[in-house]
Amino acid sequence: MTTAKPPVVSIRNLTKIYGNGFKALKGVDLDIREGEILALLGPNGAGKTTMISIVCGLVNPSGGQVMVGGHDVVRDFRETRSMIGLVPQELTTDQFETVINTVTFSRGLHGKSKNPALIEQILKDLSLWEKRDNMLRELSGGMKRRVLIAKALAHEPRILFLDEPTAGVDVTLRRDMWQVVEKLRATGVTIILTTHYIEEAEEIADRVGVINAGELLLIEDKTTLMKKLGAKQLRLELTHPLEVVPPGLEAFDLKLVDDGNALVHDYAADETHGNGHESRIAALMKALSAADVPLGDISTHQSSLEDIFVKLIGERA
Ligand SMILES: Nc1ncnc2c1ncn2[C@@H]1O[C@H](COP(=O)(O)OP(=O)(O)OP(=O)(O)O)[C@@H](O)[C@H]1O
Repeated sequence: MTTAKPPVVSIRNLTKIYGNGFKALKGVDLDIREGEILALLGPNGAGKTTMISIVCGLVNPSGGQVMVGGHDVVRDFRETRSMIGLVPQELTTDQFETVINTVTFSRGLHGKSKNPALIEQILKDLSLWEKRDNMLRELSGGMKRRVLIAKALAHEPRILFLDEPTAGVDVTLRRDMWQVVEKLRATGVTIILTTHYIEEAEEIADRVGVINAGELLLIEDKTTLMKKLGAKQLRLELTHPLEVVPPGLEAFDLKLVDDGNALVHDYAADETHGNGHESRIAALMKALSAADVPLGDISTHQSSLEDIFVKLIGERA
């Protein structure tokens, strides 16, 4: 008999009403699986930071419950907080402290014994070793972001939250960051990131959640999501433009685009798995040839997570 592993983070009916009466979370349910990379997408103000802050014990929930590793985040704050690493959007640490002291201190804060070799490794992984004796105020913006990551990793968390980690960072930092993420994933660390960059979620996440206006609209395996909601398009370039779709092709749902220079045919991405799709495309090709359509290049395009996201949020707007 196999028993499913309990979720590492379990969020039930979570609500947050801020002091001014604003409802930032309206009853969110979410289970986060041990070892997964979960990307939370959502427009500005959706409630992503609020949710993360509650899980990390920095903001009090108004209702509902959050369990981390089997402990309640409000009642057992110290236990849950020490399991979590948080990379926030901004650095709030003492600017006159050195890099190495900041990171070493962060480990001590969680009651972990000193481990200079680990701190050295973390600083090296994040290309901060050369800067270890510099004060934070002497660092560039990108290096400060690296310090935030190093701080979050210093106490060897089981769960890592990255709140918009790549907003405004350069290519090198982005690459270093994903290398660190891959290394952590390999050791079984659970990673949750919020992002506006959908291609980022598409690249690295196992599952994708979409939050909008305080509600979790969906949570799905990335590949399933893209299959389910993704649309495909077959595009047929024409060697000379047409004014109308030629007769005999009415059955194929074709549209003339680009001033009559191309024909497109839209279909659902998951249709490609049946024979129906293949025989329909074969029939279409035959009909095109019979109708003497001046065919040039043929290409297909699959909608990205971005197209799916825009469609989903748009439907709710
Ligand atoms: N302390 C606060 N008091 C009142 N309202 C707040 C407070 N903090 C956040 N909010 C509001 O709650 C909503 C959710 O904010 P939150 O920061 O969680 O969103 P987000 O999804 O992280 O957005 P972003 O992508 O812009 O960071 C916003 O409308 C915000 O203005």
